[in-house]
Amino acid sequence: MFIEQVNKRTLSDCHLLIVDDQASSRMILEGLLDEMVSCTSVSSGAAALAYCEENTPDLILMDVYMPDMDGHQVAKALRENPSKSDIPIIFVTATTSDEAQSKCWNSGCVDFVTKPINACTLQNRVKAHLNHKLKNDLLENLIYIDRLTGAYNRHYLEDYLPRLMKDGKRSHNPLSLVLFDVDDFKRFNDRYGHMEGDSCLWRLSKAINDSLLRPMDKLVRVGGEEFLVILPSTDKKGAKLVANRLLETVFNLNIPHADSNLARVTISAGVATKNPDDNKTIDFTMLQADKSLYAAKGQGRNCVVSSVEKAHNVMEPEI
Ligand SMILES: Nc1nc2c(ncn2[C@@H]2O[C@H](COP(=O)(O)OP(=O)(O)OP(=O)(O)O)[C@@H](O)[C@H]2O)c(=O)[nH]1
Repeated sequence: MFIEQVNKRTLSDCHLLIVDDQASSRMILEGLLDEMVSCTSVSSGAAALAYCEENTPDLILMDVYMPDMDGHQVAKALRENPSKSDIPIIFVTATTSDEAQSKCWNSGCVDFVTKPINACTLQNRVKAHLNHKLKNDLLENLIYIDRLTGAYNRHYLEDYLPRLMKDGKRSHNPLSLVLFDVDDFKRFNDRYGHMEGDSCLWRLSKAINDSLLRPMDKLVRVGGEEFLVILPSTDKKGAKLVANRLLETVFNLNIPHADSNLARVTISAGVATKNPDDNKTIDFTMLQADKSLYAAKGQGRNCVVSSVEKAHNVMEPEI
């Protein structure tokens, strides 16, 4: 998420997901909260998970007892998903026994409210948790977002990658990396000045961020004019498609660069994929992407090279 978006958010920009199998309860909850926050209601655990695949609500207010999939199961599924595990959940429950309360806390909820609902308590609890979330988002933003480009920074990479690796192993999905670098950027700075260079990096990373289609795909500035795009659940073929799209996006920005071959700013990219069955570390995949990027530069820039592994782990570019 870009810096400005997070810094300006207030309570009314927050999004609450209400999960309850009973239409009357959904109506009551929504009626009590929709003046404070924008609400979406769904009627089952499965619908809640489907909603969270595409969206990331700021808070979930969820009934514990629902047919098919109860609130605890939904909470567990969300906790196992690295990009959804931080969504705070408030349970709504009619059972207040010690055991039921422990179960709620053990499922990782941040709070619970009891039925019958007390309107004032519900509104204040929701408000308190959303305010907490807004502050947390701001703090995360300061820690994880590169100030110049709005992309994620290295701290984010260090925290996010291990979580992704764990998830990839569990879900048996490949993970692809696209490492890219602005072509002839030293010459750009030399001709147009450092301020123009900064502005070029900002425009480029905004355009690339906008061109990433899946919420799990992340753009990270790894240093200087070098960036990494992390593509979970994406095989090599898909990653090559994305990498080519990134090149096209930057090419179409048409930022003048008189001292480059194509007279405009371009990027080169190296692609590498870690398959769930291989025993290679993510550092090895990163090294493959780096070597592929180096090969792309050698091939004249503005191109994508993806790695193939040969015997003895010798990496050679696949054209
Ligand atoms: N304006 C600006 N320039 C930066 C920033 N970070 C790195 N650079 C510059 O990016 C340039 C990178 O130069 P090189 O590593 O030689 O690479 P290049 O000129 O892009 O050449 P190739 O990568 O081989 O195409 C250096 O001049 C850095 O000073 C930044 O935040 N802002």
